[in-house]
Amino acid sequence: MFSNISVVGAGAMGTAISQTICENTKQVLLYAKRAEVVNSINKTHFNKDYFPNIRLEDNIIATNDLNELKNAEIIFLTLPSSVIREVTRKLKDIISSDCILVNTAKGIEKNSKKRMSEVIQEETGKSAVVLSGPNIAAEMVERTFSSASIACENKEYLDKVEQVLSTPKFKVSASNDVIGVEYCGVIKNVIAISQGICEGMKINDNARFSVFTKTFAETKDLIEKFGGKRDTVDDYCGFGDIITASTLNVSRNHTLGVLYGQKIVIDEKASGVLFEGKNTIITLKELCKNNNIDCATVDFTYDVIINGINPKRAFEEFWEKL
Ligand SMILES: NC(=O)C1=CN([C@@H]2O[C@H](COP(=O)(O)OP(=O)(O)OC[C@H]3O[C@@H](n4cnc5c(N)ncnc54)[C@H](OP(=O)(O)O)[C@@H]3O)[C@@H](O)[C@H]2O)C=CC1
Ligand SMILES: O=C(CO)COP(=O)(O)O
Repeated sequence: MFSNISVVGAGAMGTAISQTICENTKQVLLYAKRAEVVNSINKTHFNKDYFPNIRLEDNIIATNDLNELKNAEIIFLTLPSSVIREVTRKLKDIISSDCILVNTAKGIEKNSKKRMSEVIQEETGKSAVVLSGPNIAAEMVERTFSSASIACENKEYLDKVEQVLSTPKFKVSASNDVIGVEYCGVIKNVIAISQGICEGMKINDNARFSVFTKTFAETKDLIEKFGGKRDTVDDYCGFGDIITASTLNVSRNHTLGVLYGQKIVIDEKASGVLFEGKNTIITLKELCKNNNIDCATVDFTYDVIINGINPKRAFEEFWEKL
């Protein structure tokens, strides 16, 4: 049993992870940026902005003072990838040398093209544990069955994070393939968008799942070329998460793809919804180009979302490459 585990970012994933780990620790200290979220959780046990109908467990307490995390044994970072650098820079001077950082963000830094564990290493000098899997937050927050892959170069960190996450309902697969687990989460968002486009444009199901087959094979190639292991794609972070986000409308990235497939334009920024995959498309396209990698799924998604090419025309080109 742990005593003091923290979670930074009180959105969908932060609330869901808190509900998962609270079984294995005396207290979860959940950091929220906004005071009203802290008040809502501490006074009512509801995070009303994200899950107004779910009463959180009693040992989840919120704070908006990062300094209160100074005694944390483990900190889960449940933030958009765009703010991981800024937040870990602040945390560096607060946390103890033994504190373990766990990243759950499924993104890549836009300009540097660095993975989140690389960003965290640069800012704190620590080897982060990375977590990725079929983790629809709206399900996890209800403490239903779920799973995740975790990876870290530091075996002691990996074991501790496995202990805090493992419950009768939450399965953990531990690995040493940090690059593979991280890239699975990153690529999966782009795949979810690509499958959403197919669904939105109402391509027939045989066609959609034929290209999905190609996409799955390409994911293995990409992971290997980026330095990860092909087999990691068979794990929860790969197959599990790719299927989940590609076929369910609850995935925000999938929904974004459906809208583009239907040629419906939304103001993504104004919506306030986090679409991690949108920036990733541009980054992955550049990474493929820089490494002489051909990836039909990335090209298709880039053509529709970034170049604004008609989805039917883009699909025909995708089909040609099968
Ligand atoms: N939702 C899901 O099912 C899953 C999400 N993930 C990944 O987790 C990451 C977070 O996603 P998710 O929780 O869904 O996103 P949300 O938009 O639901 O939550 C993000 C949270 O981060 C907070 N935040 C933003 N900027 C800062 C900052 N500078 N300092 C402190 N807090 C900040 C937001 O605060 P505020 O409320 O004030 O805006 C919000 O509470 C993403 O990378 C996503 O891919 C992974 C698995 C599942
Ligand atoms: O990563 C997720 C589930 O595992 C959530 O996906 P979205 O960010 O597309 O909603």
